[in-house]
Amino acid sequence: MRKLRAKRVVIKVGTSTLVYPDGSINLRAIDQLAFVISAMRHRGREVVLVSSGAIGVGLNYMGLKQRPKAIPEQQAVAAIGQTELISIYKERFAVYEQKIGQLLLTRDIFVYPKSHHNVLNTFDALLAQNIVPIVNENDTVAVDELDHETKFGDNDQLSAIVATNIGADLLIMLSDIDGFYDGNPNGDAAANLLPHIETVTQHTYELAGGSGSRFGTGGMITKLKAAERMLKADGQMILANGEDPSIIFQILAGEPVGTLFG
Ligand SMILES: Nc1ncnc2c1ncn2[C@@H]1O[C@H](COP(=O)(O)OP(=O)(O)O)[C@@H](O)[C@H]1O
Ligand SMILES: N[C@@H](CCC(=O)OP(=O)(O)O)C(=O)O
Repeated sequence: MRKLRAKRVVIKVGTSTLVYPDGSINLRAIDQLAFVISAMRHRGREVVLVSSGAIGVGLNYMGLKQRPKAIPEQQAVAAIGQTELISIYKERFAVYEQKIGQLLLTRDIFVYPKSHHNVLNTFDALLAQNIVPIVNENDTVAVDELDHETKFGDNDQLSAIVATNIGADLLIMLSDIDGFYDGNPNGDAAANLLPHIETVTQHTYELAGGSGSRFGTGGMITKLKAAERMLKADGQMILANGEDPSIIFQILAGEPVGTLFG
């Protein structure tokens, strides 16, 4: 059994968990997430959800099969999809009588002392009122200028930035894969799951590949960067399969599922 500290927990859920490969929305996963998080709140844990899916849900809403190439069009899809995504969350959480709040952040928000202060105050006030903050990157302003043809948003790192700044003990990163493997399982059938990684090294990065899904952006490299950030702040991260989000109950019970970093 694993020993975890998990009083304040950040859960990051990727597009691959929320949207089926054919582009339709996985309402079952969203409902399960709402159930698990509401149950965690009732047991006295403080939970923040970092959810991707604005673009994936927006594509579905607009009947588009592919992500548009131009950045402004992607931003428009994200703006449309985010309203739909948060409406679905609001509806599903309401079933469990759990209120939510929406925070759209950029990764640099904690660099500016005044913004940093305001954002932390908002988290504290929401958590003190038993409200679940749901965070996504503010896709309208978040384009990475240095590499903006290919890179758009990175909730893996945003989730770790949020977790370390609000002093979370644990980051649970849900994706479409059972954990971190010693090779990209999407192409390498012989790759093995690594249950425990104590430190992220150059060698770990060499085992990581890009995204496996059509709508996801980060792949494993951004997840490793997130893990590194958690470890530096003395936190822990678990990467696990979000296909059935009730896996979070197993994680919190210390069962050896997914990959533990830390
Ligand atoms: N070493 C590795 N271990 C596990 N998955 C890997 C590895 N390298 C690359 N991947 C790929 O990363 C994918 C998960 O990243 P991504 O598609 O961005 O998911 P999400 O939408 O959940 O953020 C996996 O489906 C897998 O194809
Ligand atoms: N902010 C973007 C997602 C960016 C992102 O990190 O996506 P993912 O790799 O699925 O976690 C969106 O909501 O579509």
